[in-house]
Amino acid sequence: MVSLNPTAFTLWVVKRCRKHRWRERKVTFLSKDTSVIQQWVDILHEALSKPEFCRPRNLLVFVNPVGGKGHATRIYSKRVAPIFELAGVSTEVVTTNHQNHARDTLRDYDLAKFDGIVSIGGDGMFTEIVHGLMARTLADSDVEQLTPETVLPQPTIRIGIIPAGSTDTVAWTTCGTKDATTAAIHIVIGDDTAIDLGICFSGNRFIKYNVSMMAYGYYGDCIVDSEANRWMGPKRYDWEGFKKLLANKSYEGELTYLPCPDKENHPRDGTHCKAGCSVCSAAPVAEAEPDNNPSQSLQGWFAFMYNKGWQKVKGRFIGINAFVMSCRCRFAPEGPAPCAHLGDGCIDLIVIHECSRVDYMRHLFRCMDPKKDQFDFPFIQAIRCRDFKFRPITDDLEDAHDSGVEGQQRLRSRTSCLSVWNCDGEVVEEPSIDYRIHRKMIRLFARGVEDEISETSNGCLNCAGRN
Ligand SMILES: Nc1ncnc2c1ncn2[C@@H]1O[C@H](COP(=O)(O)OP(=O)(O)OP(=O)(O)O)[C@@H](O)[C@H]1O
Repeated sequence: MVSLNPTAFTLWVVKRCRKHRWRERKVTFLSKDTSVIQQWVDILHEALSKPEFCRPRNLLVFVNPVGGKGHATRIYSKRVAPIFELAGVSTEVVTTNHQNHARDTLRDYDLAKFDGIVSIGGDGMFTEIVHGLMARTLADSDVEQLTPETVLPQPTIRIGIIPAGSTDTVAWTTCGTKDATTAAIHIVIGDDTAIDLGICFSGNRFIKYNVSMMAYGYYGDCIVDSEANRWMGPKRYDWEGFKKLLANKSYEGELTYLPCPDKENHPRDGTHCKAGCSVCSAAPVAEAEPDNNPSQSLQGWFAFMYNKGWQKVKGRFIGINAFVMSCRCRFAPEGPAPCAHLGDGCIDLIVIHECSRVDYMRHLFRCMDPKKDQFDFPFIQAIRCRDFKFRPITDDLEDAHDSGVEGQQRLRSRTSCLSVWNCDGEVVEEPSIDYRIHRKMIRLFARGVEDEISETSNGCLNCAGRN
């Protein structure tokens, strides 16, 4: 709100538009009676400063100048900074100059003065910030080593994502659009939603956090070679995807998973995670009662319950794809896992068994069409689960476990039995992993995808309710 003179003031409002976009609009109020103007200005000031809006006042902004097409700096100065200024948000801007700059900065930066962190870049940049923030939160909570048994402390600070990368799947899936102005508006109005966080271990050793997709086989092979073609920009994924489709490689392995206890919700149930999603806001579903009590101690009971329901799939796979969220992208407008939820504490595990390249291509084409069921093939298993483990089956299995990252690279180059994991667009060399999901760990300045407003709607602000 800006007071222009004693007889006028201007109010900036936000308005929902089509395709999940939001825009700011200017409304100027005039009155000959100066006391009326003053009264309005006072009342509005008071309303805007109410704590229940949870609006950020100070933000730490990381700009990745090399992400995507290299437009992040311009996107920030032209489309985001003006909105922050209008909303009275002050910022401290760090332009990253090397990989892991943001992650390392967060480890010991004074975060107490900030209400949020903003990532201007792609999914890689956002994941880097998640890694930095989690490392900081663990250090602040005196957790020295992260193991599968660690009770994870939740970071309180929210993260805002301004999409300026190649894929931007997290921004797309949490706001419904890759529009930078919309993302900036969600930040300044203080939207708040929490998403699940996956953690990937090799035995007891922590490897990486995971926020969107963890994939072995096809998507793993794509990411290994696409990094070498970064000069192609986002098109590098199309090129590698095409090459790997022609190669049609499959990998032998054993997948063990802990199914989601809620049998009502599954990857083909047709429900899409929307703003105010009832699945994500429901309390976690309790495990079934044990048939017999194996131990008198509580710890023994939990261990029994945890180990009880594991199920196994063994075979040759084109891909094993674990989706923490639906992962909307330009290839799949509803995402390759359209029914996955942001905050239900489960992942959608899509297991693609060995099949012909034509069949696999049919599956990929169906992902592009939201009206078709991309999982309706005999070679696809779609499972909603919590945790999973994967072990490759190779003659050099011992090496695959023990030889470290470099050894595994060497092993992979001499055998065609191993792929890598694609963890949010980063390569994880260890083929044997143990994966755990933690519910609603990361808070974002977002509200989830809203229902599309109709062509005739005037985008009424009252109807565009908050969560
Ligand atoms: N100045 C820099 N020079 C080199 N790399 C950087 C720099 N700043 C950040 N990075 C790294 O660049 C990587 C990719 O960035 P980002 O995710 O923004 O773009 P992208 O990979 O094109 O998009 P997406 O992840 O959505 O596909 C990140 O992992 C980040 O660590």
